Amino acid sequence: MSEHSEKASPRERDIILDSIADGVFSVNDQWRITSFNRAAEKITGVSYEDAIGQRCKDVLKAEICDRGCLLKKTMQTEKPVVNRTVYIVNAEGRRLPISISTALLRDETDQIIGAVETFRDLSLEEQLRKKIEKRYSFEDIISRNHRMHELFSILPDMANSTSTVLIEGESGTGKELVARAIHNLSPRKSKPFIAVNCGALPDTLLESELFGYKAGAFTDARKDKPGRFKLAEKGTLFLDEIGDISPAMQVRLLRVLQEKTYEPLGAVESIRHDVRIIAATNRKLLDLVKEGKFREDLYYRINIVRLELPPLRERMEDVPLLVDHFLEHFNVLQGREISGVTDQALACLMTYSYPGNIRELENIIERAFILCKSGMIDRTHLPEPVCGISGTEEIPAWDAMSFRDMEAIFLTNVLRRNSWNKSRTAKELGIHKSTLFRKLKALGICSPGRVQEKD
Ligand SMILES: Nc1ncnc2c1ncn2[C@@H]1O[C@H](COP(=O)(O)OP(=O)(O)OP(=O)(O)O)[C@@H](O)[C@H]1O
Repeated sequence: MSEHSEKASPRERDIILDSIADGVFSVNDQWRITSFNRAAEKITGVSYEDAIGQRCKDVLKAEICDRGCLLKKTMQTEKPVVNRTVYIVNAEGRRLPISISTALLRDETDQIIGAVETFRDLSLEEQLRKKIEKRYSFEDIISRNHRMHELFSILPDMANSTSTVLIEGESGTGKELVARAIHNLSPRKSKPFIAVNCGALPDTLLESELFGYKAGAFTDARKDKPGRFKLAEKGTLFLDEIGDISPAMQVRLLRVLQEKTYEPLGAVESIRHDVRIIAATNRKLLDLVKEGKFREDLYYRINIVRLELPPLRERMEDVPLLVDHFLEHFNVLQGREISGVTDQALACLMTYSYPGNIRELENIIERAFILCKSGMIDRTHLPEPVCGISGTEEIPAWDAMSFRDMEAIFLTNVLRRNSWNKSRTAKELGIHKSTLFRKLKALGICSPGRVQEKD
């Protein structure tokens, strides 16, 4: 075969390019498009004829084109960009997520003559991600944990009743979110939801905050001020940190709940209220009762329906979902295009114990948004306690972390949490003990101090 026939002709090259499912186009050193394959036409909605000779930014219309053109970066640094997620606007004006990779184009003398960009449409992945998020969410509460799903199933009934609800759970587990969900699902949803942090206020302030005052009740009281009970009339009053109120305030509240009336400061007459009460505490209220710090009668008055929110460390399967949720949230809020978290970062996030629960995870992602300028959040963008080592150290083995490794980390974490008790671990995971044993064997996980797992 002659040397000439071994090289693909320009027409053959076009056919090859058109057979690729990813969009491919090339630009010259003036950023003018020199080739544009069929998939690129399909994704952008711009025809080959309209694209050729145009500046690439006028065709892709990506936010990143003006902020930091990836092709320019490739030509300047002579380094390719791999799988960067950005948003483009197609010919119909729809915003599409795409994953971009770039490479340099050189002539026979090795001079840079342009660059080539390949891009993949991620809309389907994004739709699927949103579908999964929807499947695992209830109102604004995201979870795939079985205990949380049991809770989701009783929330509508709870919302339809008028009984007082007590929500217990560590700080940041989503108590207010659940209280809002109950309100939004209830017949009271068109009326106000009013939240009061009872732990943050001294008695006298809390009293005027809750019940309001009449003009002249004290020196500075020039006119009547409605309290939160009044503002929440026919709606829901969320009393957060109820375990922190003083004994005197406990007596007062008990009477208000029993008699369904209250008196603003300085008033002579009682006012009837129609307010649904949802109380929350991050302390175990029953323990406070046993210690004599919380009145037993008030406890039973509030504890008609009780919900307990598990801490995040007991539902680590929610971490990837919540990470995606907060990524989306901060991308929208800050007009950013952070495309995800690297495997290394996710491994760190999956092994941290979150004393501050979901709020802490939210803060960790928000902080990472400040440090991560573009692309993916990496472990170097996470605070030190999350990874347990300083951010500059490398963990080479984590670079190639597979799904199997992730599963092993996840299972080890749940086992550790349950002091390596298999029955408790299986129960927490909602799987049969024999399934857990099979998984541990397949992943080669042994209890500390044991060489071989017993079936
Ligand atoms: N399951 C969840 N899905 C999505 N976001 C959540 C979830 N749980 C909590 N959050 C978010 O975490 C943050 C803390 O939640 P929230 O204020 O409801 O917690 P809390 O238990 O009432 O905290 P505290 O005891 O400190 O008052 C909020 O921004 C909330 O939106």
